[in-house]
Amino acid sequence: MRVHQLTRAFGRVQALDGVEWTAQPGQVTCLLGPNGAGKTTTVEIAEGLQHADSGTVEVLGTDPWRASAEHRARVGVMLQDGGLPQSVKPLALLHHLARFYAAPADVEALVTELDINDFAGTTVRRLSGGQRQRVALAAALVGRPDVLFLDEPTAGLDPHVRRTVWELIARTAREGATVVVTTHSFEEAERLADHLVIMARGRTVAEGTPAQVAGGETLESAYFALTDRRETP
Ligand SMILES: Nc1ncnc2c1ncn2[C@@H]1O[C@H](COP(=O)(O)OP(=O)(O)OP(=O)(O)O)[C@@H](O)[C@H]1O
Repeated sequence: MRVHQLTRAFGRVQALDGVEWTAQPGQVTCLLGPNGAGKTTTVEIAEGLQHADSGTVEVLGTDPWRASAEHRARVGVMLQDGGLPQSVKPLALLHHLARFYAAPADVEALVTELDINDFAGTTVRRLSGGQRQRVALAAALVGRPDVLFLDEPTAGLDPHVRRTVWELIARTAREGATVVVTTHSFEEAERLADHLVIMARGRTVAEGTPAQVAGGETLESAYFALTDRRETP
């Protein structure tokens, strides 16, 4: 996927001001940046959920805003708030979603790997935040997507589950998917990213391998140097 010179304004707020980055198949691309940097707006444009004022976005060779159902079936999305229906049970939901795809993932294997079994029959409304997140991740993976967008996939997860989720994300990329992970965690970016993009104030301020972006510093100090609000006019 590639975004090129994207702009998007909401009234007087210039959310995107010429954003430019790429994400390759077989790699995890991590997107870091302060609150309000424009990460969610960029990703929602790439998902086809909103459109840019100007610039181009290409996902699997297609403009996602005009994409067909076939294109959308190749894209997996995990939203920050889960976006799950509240009154269904996880196992039934995942089996239901699997029926929309010609070659879905093995639901039982996903449920076991993400340790969903203990609450597979509890309605979503009654699940803890972390349990809901695991179901949302399974729902994003069930169609075996070629492109996978994950918004803070491990925020609030306990360390065991977080490790499992990292392994699952890395494996999904190794199997050939283009994986884009939005995060505020340096640890997550360092563990996961093959490719790293830092956004600030609606622009891309760094892009490359984690080592290139860090430039001999820690990722944390490079991030603060690149995004420091005190340098903003
Ligand atoms: N629908 C909207 N209406 C008005 N302003 C919006 C809308 N969506 C986003 N914005 C504004 O655009 C800017 C970028 O927001 P965005 O959600 O893309 O940031 P973000 O980098 O994802 O932040 P966070 O880390 O907090 O999730 C912010 O100033 C936000 O207030």
